[in-house]
Amino acid sequence: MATPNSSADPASMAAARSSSKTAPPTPLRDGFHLVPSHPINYDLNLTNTFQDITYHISTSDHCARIAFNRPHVLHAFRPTTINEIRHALDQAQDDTRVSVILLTSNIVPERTPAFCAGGDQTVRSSDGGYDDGSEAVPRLRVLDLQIQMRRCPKPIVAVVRGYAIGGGHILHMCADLTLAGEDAVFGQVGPRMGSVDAGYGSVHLARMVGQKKAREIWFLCRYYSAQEALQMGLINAVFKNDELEGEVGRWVRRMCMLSPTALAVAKAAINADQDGSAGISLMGGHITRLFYMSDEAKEGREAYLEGRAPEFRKIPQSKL
Ligand SMILES: CC(C)(COP(=O)(O)OP(=O)(O)OC[C@H]1O[C@@H](n2cnc3c(N)ncnc32)[C@H](O)[C@@H]1OP(=O)(O)O)[C@@H](O)C(=O)NCCC(=O)NCCSC(=O)CCC(=O)c1ccccc1C(=O)O
Repeated sequence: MATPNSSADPASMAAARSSSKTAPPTPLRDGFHLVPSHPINYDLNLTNTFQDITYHISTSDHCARIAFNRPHVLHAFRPTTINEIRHALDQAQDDTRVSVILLTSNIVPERTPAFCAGGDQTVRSSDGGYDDGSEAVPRLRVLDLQIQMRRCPKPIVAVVRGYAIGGGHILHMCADLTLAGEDAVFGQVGPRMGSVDAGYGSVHLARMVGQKKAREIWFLCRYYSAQEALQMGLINAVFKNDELEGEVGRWVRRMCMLSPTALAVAKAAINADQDGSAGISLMGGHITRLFYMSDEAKEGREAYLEGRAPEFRKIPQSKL
């Protein structure tokens, strides 16, 4: 029996092994149904000086939770919001207590549920970006956040309740996985109000849902239910609203049990297909970091520091 508040879950991983040599094949051998599905307990509040987001960590479930915290505008983002998320994401990426990162929103009873209603139109500048007075020049900082999410080696999960619209919709798409409550609503609105994302918001969308559907989403600016989003491959799963947090816990705990390096490499490989030289460069960086840990690379460094020729032949063969 797994201990509550712990991601240690030998039962679900052990399900892959059986003493029987004749057991019938079944998908249940992945053990996923055995992973505990209680909500994650966040024991560290690192919100600190953040204004527009909250930032928590669960040390038992090895998970960071970054949440939009502007419910009065359905979590529409301004530059401050985006820069705070970038800062929190940096922290989570380098925090060895964290294996999985959630991007979500704080749902409050007095406001319509929303993940994020996109860029805050009250601070949209006529000078090519968004300007809330926190930066010298108006920028589209959200584009930097999208790239940061793609390059982060840890899995990022968007947990969506309510509206995920415009730039908010694109952020859930840039997450590695999206888990939604049954009240989630997805859509692009740029062409209704003089905006467009010609980057991931278009290209990545088309890869996910197909060319025709991506054009429909942008050309008609319709909204889609969580079930419709699931059918078109835009999200991974839909749960009843009151079961969502527990199921998020289950998905997080399963990822925490798996090899973090394997997950990082899988993420980099899937993204490299779309991210061109930048994607290959990230994969190359992963390889170089692993290579630096080898005796062969260490010999090169030691020889340089000792002012001698490297003796690579004493390490018999390449790792490849
Ligand atoms: C989502 C709605 C349909 C929900 O409608 P409803 O439930 O009736 O709620 P409202 O009463 O409309 O909203 C409550 C409250 O929130 C305020 N609000 C909502 N959205 C925004 C917003 N985006 N900006 C500012 N304020 C917002 C609303 O005014 C209300 O305030 P009150 O004071 O209570 O009146 C509906 O809310 C809706 O349609 N919202 C607008 C959606 C929208 O237009 N979003 C912007 C899309 S464009 C974008 O996101 C671009 C972002 C970007 O930076 C970018 C630019 C270029 C390239 C790429 C990107 C990128 O993001 O990648």
